[in-house]
Parts: sequence; structure tokens; C-alpha cells
Amino acid sequence: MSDTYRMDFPVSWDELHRNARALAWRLSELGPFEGIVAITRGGLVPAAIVARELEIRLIDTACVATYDKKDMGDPSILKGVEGAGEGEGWLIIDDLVDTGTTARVVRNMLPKAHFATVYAKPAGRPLVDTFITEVSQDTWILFPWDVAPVYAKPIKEMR
Ligand SMILES: O=P(O)(O)OC[C@H]1O[C@H](OP(=O)(O)OP(=O)(O)O)[C@H](O)[C@@H]1O
Ligand SMILES: O=c1[nH]c(=O)c2nc[nH]c2[nH]1
Ligand SMILES: [Mg+2]
Repeated sequence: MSDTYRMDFPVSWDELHRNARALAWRLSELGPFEGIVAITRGGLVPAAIVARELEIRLIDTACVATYDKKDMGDPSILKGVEGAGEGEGWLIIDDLVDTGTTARVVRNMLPKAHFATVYAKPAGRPLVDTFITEVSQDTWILFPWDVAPVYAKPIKEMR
């Protein structure tokens, strides 16, 4: 298991929605955009929120898998993008950039697109055109789709 991450940064659905809307506000000053490429799977939820706010209905996916849980591997491109040329006028959305590896792969596919994420860590920051919240490199962002409420023992029982 990775020892790169020293702490978790849990994000609730409400926080994610608020931050994705803030991203849409910022992007609304830069558009209009012809369409969105969502980087699966993490980019799907932010892309849906941005698409709703910017009234974009043309949405494609770039399917890239780089991590197995917290362990990083080589990026695997499961599906590229056709019909967006070099990406001019297109928006690429992902949930976050960490090392920037995934962003680099997708930027190579669509070098003229605008790349936007909700969260950015310092190593990935230079790869993103627009983001909302920066967190430190040793932090693991814990998204609401990766957690479920579980029973917590009363404190008395844990002593
Ligand atoms: O900047 P990097 O170091 O490349 O890390 C960021 C990428 O890692 C995660 O995807 P992951 O590979 O876990 O796939 P998923 O979106 O399907 O969960 C995240 O959604 C980003 O796409
Ligand atoms: O859910 C996630 N949180 C992270 O901090 C992260 N970094 C790379 N991939 C990630 N996935
Ligand atoms: Mg991803």
C-alpha cells in the first residue's frame, strides 16, 4: 500500500457540489465551450455538474485508469476521444490532479482543450488551466462516492 499519503481530506456531496459549481462560475467567464470530455471515472460527477450549469449537452469520455485504490500504476487508456480534433473549444474535466500523470496523457490527446479540475495538488497544478481548491501532496482526497456510512462504536466501548 502507498505511504505517500499521510492524511485523508474527506469531501461531502454538498462540498463537492459547491466546489463544482464554483468551477462552473469560473469557466463561464472563459467559454463558450463546444463540449466536455469527462475523464472517467472521477471526472464524471464534476462534469455533470459543470455541464448542467453551463448548459453543455455534448459530452464525451476519455477513459483512463492510473490508480488501484491508493496505489499508482502506469496510466491505462481504455478509450480515447474522437471528433474533438485537437480539443480546440473543448473542456476537459477531472475530479483532481495529483502527480499530473493522468492529465499529461489526456493533454496529449487534446492539446488545445481547456483542462479543469475541482482539486489540485502541487505536483499536478502546472498541468491544469483552472481548478478550485489546492490540497497538499501528502493528502488523499476522500470523495463521497468512495465512502459509506458505517456503524461507529460508542466511545465507552473503545476504551
Ligand atoms: O494526477 P494523477 O496522479 O494521475 O492522479 C489523478 C487521477 O487519479 C484518479 O483517477 P484513477 O486512476 O484513480 O481512476 P478513477 O477516476 O476511475 O477512480 C483521479 O480521478 C484522477 O483522474
Ligand atoms: O480519490 C482519490 N483521491 C486522491 O487524492 C487521489 N490521488 C490520485 N487519485 C486519487 N483518487
Ligand atoms: Mg480518474
